[in-house]
Amino acid sequence: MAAVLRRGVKLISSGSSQLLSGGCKHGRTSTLCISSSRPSSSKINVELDSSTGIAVMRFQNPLVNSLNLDFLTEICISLEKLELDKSCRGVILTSAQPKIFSAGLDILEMYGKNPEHYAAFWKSVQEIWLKLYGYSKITIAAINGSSPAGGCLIALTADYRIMADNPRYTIGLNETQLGIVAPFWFKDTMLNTVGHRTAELSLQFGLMYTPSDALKINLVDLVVPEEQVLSTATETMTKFLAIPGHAREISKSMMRKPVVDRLLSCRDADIKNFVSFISKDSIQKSLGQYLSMLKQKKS
Ligand SMILES: CCCCCCCCCCC/C=C/C(=O)SCCNC(=O)CCNC(=O)[C@H](O)C(C)(C)COP(=O)(O)OP(=O)(O)OC[C@H]1O[C@@H](n2cnc3c(N)ncnc32)[C@H](O)[C@@H]1OP(=O)(O)O
Repeated sequence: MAAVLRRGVKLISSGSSQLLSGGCKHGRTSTLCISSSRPSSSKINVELDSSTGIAVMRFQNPLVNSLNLDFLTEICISLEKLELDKSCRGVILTSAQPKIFSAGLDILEMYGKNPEHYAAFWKSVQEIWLKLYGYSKITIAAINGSSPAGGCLIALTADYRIMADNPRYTIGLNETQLGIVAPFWFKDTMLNTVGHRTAELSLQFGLMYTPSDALKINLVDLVVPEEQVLSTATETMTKFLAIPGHAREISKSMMRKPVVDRLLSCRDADIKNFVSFISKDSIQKSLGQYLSMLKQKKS
């Protein structure tokens, strides 16, 4: 559904969208997506400025934008709609939740569930990564809060990352801190951004970086005052848009295709691997302890 907000700006909400089969279209699979008209349940908000072609996608899944199956599906559907929309030239990813870009994968989707659930969840994680890492249009992450693990992965898929200059916000692939392991395609995305040695240390220690430290290792490209994150993202997008589109798109694909193809060649095996790993008693125990730690932190 679309409603006109102000001149040239469309508010697009995917509402309680439903996926009829598989996941979003990419590479060899395709999906038919439909939307119902219940915007109140929407976990994302998309504003497309038709005069500039820039869409701003805001994550709004309370409390902390944790990436559960429904949320991932909704993001994927909206990205697909924008990719097909000729009036859209680039997408800025940001958060509507205070202080958090995304808390990463929803741990509750990986804890105490059955193998079928784990498989469906992991498939949706693969879908969002394949969609974003292989996205033909320009993406910029406007990181206005903390961004651990899967949240960092979403940011890493963007063509450019701008982070708010607030030392309370951290970003990184902290999986080992939870007793779990970032899979090879998380690792490859990190490695392609920060280089081998930094990725190796970062992954083993599960390091989380402040904005200034993230800038030092090129995990983010720019750190700006919090109130300037979105305007800087828009300015940066304009610079990207000045480059001939087909040349930029081919260059992006050239850099990323080998990594995308690697997952595409073994999706089912990767799902099986995840289900077997996450179902282990020792891993479930680690996740349970981590969840308790998150709860205790409050009291
Ligand atoms: C051989 C190789 C095989 C490989 C196979 C694959 C293996 C598995 C790979 C899995 C990859 C996983 C990726 C992930 O993304 S895991 C998730 C990592 N995320 C985190 O560690 C973030 C944890 N959260 C926090 O640090 C903080 O909550 C945060 C900084 C995000 C916000 O802090 P704040 O103080 O503002 O808020 P609270 O901590 O009070 O949190 C509010 C409530 O939200 C709950 N919460 C937080 N994060 C999550 C989450 N990721 N999932 C689910 N729930 C989350 C938190 O518990 C609070 O809940 P309650 O209000 O109910 O207490």
